[in-house]
Amino acid sequence: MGGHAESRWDEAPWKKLSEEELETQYSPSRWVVRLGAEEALRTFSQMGAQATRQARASRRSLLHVPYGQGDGEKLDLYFPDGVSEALPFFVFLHGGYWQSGSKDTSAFMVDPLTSQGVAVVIVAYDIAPKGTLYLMVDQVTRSIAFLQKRYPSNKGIYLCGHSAGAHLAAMMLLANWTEHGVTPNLKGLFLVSGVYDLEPIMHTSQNDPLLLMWEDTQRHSPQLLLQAAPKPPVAPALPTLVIVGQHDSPEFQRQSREFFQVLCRGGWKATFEEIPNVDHFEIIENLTQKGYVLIQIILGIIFQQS
Ligand SMILES: N[C@@H](CC(=O)c1ccccc1NC=O)C(=O)O
Repeated sequence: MGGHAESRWDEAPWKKLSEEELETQYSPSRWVVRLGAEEALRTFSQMGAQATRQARASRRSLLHVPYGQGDGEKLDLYFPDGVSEALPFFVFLHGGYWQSGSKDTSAFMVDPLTSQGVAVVIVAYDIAPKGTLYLMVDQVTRSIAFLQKRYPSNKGIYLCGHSAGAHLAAMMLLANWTEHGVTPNLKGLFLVSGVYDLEPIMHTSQNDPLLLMWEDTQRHSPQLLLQAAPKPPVAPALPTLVIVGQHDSPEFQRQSREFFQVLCRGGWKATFEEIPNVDHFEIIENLTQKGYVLIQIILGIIFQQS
């Protein structure tokens, strides 16, 4: 058997951490040095709300568009100037450990992307305790199938997720699109400060509303699923960028690095970027700014390939 030492369950590095240390490693706000933990979370959601208000006031948009029957199955679209639907679509999945956050506080990147001709889509999904991980993954899958059907002339769907949203985005590498009657024109994946192995989360207070059991963590961890997959289940050419902040916690950095390694070993077209001078929240907050290195990276990928 060709198991890699670092992937053996009994050698997972997080298992050597105390319960208290694990809690700290998986509390991103505690790693913010510019602000206290609570203020960091408040600032993040205030900046997201402000950017969303501004996007809705300044851009042509379609708000609360249903992509399914459920109350929570809505998305917001923000368009560049002009009437063409032959656009690249940048789809964002917010974070918040699958239990907080909303599309109404997550439209950070609308101005810098729409001003360059990219449509931005912010997807809502049913967070816990209403939603289970199984439902959230299904909702995200359906939201992308919906977009492809509604905008068949799109110039590419670029999916980006932050933190828990990066987990949901990564799960799209395993999606069965034939079940949804459409193959989306997915051209890029941006995974920002994500969690790809859910087992450590089960041992923290983040699990209180999630109620993940061991079996759930195995079933919903792209790290484990892709490690076990004999071949990339969908087109391995899909460029996947694994991105982490310099000031993300060591466990978040390890999760990103190890997921990148699994993608490489599986033959995926993956790259890894550490964004300097940003923590878990600044890495997204700065997407409101045109000159931010991550905006430049995103636009570079979108426009080099269309
Ligand atoms: N209670 C968490 C909140 C959190 O992790 C978070 C908040 C907003 C957006 C993303 C987050 N992290 C993962 O999804 C913390 O301690 O930072």
